[in-house]
Amino acid sequence: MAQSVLLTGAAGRVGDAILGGLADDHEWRLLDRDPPTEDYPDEFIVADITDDEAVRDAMEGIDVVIHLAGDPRPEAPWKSVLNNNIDGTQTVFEAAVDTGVEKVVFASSNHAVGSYETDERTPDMYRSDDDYLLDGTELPRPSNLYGVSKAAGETIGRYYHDEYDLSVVCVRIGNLTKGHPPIDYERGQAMWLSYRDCAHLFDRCIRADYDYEIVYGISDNDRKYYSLERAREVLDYDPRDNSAHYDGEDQVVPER
Ligand SMILES: NC(=O)C1=CN([C@@H]2O[C@H](COP(=O)(O)OP(=O)(O)OC[C@H]3O[C@@H](n4cnc5c(N)ncnc54)[C@H](O)[C@@H]3O)[C@@H](O)[C@H]2O)C=CC1
Ligand SMILES: O=C1O[C@H](COP(=O)(O)O)[C@@H](O)[C@H](O)[C@H]1O
Repeated sequence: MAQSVLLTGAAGRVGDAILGGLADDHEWRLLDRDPPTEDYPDEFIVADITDDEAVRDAMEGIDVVIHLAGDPRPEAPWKSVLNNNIDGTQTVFEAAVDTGVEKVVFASSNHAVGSYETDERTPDMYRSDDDYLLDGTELPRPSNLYGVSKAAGETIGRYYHDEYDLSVVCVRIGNLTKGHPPIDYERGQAMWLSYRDCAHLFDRCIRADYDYEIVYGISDNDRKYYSLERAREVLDYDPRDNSAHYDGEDQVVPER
């Protein structure tokens, strides 16, 4: 069944992947602080996610919020992640509870757990013959202040789930690139998320039933060091892409 979905950060890369795959599948309301530079068929609200009144208004009649808006730079300074990623995320969760939203899907990041990639484990853990696997039950170990802000967002979600019974899924997104996996970048190939799998994963987050979950958002890469088990089990995520099927920009193994 189609749901009414508010997509924050809609004008960005992840928003592009989601709308590219799911434009006709749900009733979308889009929000971004930057005015649209292209034509969107859906309602587009220009607002900052730290503006609580604007965010609450944007959630009227909404079933599900996909919260992408924020500073995505691993090197982002504290001031920016504090404002956009932590304060903004708390504003989004608070408004969701106030307006009766059922589910919030939070765009977390691989950088919330980046410090598991120690000198001793790398680069072996990026390779398919290594069995090191994070499964989402481990504590955050951020590798930068951006990762700290994503770990904070996951905890904010936990609070709003436990205290207000909001359904929350935090997706620790890997490395989204269009068309093919990153080239000459083992870490990026291990955590590649294709556009097609990204759209499918967020569709499952919209449709599935859950309480509070942390899942990894990557394609079914041979190299992976993030488990897909929880995403498969709880969300019925069934990724179709695999970075090992690419030789540079070319797909050398046909898709299934
Ligand atoms: N692209 C990737 O591979 C990954 C992305 N993520 C997360 O996914 C989310 C989306 O990332 P991308 O699409 O790559 O970034 P992006 O920079 O392409 O898009 C982010 C969008 O959010 C908007 N935005 C930023 N701050 C805002 C604010 N205060 N109020 C309203 N809108 C605001 C920007 O205008 C932009 O359109 C981010 O939260 C990022 O941390 C996490 C892991 C990997
Ligand atoms: O969280 C994010 O992670 C991806 C991958 O990280 P990288 O350090 O391997 O590039 C990054 O591209 C994206 O901008 C960021 O939001």
